[in-house]
Amino acid sequence: MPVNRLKMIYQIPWIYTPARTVLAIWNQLTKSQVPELSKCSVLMRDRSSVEETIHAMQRAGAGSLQVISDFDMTLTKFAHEGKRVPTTHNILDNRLLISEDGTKKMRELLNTYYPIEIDPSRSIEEKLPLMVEWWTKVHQMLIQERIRKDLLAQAVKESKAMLRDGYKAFFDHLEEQQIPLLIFSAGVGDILEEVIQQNQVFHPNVHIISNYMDFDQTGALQAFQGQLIHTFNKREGALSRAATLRELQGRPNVLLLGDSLGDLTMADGVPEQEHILTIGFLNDQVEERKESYINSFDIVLVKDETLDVPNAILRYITSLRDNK
Ligand SMILES: Nc1ccn([C@@H]2O[C@H](COP(=O)(O)O)[C@@H](O)[C@H]2O)c(=O)n1
Repeated sequence: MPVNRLKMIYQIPWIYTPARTVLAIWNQLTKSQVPELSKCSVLMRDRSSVEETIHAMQRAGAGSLQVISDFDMTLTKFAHEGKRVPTTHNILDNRLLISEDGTKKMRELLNTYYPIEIDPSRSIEEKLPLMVEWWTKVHQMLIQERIRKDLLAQAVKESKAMLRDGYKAFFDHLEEQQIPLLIFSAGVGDILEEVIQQNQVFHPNVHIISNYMDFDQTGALQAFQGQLIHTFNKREGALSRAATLRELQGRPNVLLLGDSLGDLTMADGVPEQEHILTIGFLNDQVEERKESYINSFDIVLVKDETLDVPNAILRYITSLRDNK
């Protein structure tokens, strides 16, 4: 080949640029298109793998995607103005629904078991029976209190329940793009539904797996329905319940949101998974848990009370037209 032609070819950057540099240029692309990933609250073990997954999900389009999310402290805030936001269980701690004794018992149980739930020095195997103990004791107490179905909506109205900033864009965008959202919660399903209903985002694409109450003919709580769901047994529910949801079939790409390592199993029922991107909200005991979160989730959001990052990723994934 004449030297001049050879020179010309070498002047075309894609021909001589090493693969690593090409990848870096490619990744820069995502950086400018998803600038939220550069927020200082965002931690990633492997930025380029995250960006490759986001690109692959974008190429596959909205029609291949489903979103699976935990609820308490993931779609809801952990804290607001320095105060803890109540979980769905804690919303029931209202004199409308339970006695002073019930309140006392519920708070004692929370103070005993919540530190165990988030203790990084204990294994999940060690925590499992203790979580069953916590949920069982609270549910028994709630049944004894004969909670009334007709007062649940009022209790939610009176509570300080709060979805994360950006929740409306999150729910509305998923509905517009016809992407199913599976909310997989170890909280109380009836309360969860009421929270999203009162915030006007309970759209038809939302599916919920949670602990639902069972009321007698007089409208008083008599039991909880089905298999108990707690923080660390979501895999069982994913395999037996999520896997059978018709609306989730044929969507091999998953955006998963959670705040606990137990949430990582929520997508285990998705058949023929292709790409999965996991986002973990690290709300509490940040320094103690940072390492395990970075090693387990693809993206970790530290003390971020917004849905800005998931929203930006979703916008990017769904930005290619005619790709549903
Ligand atoms: N009595 C209880 C039991 C559990 N919690 C918290 O609720 C969370 C479970 O709900 P997800 O939507 O996150 O699955 C869990 O993390 C417990 O901390 C509670 O507050 N009271």
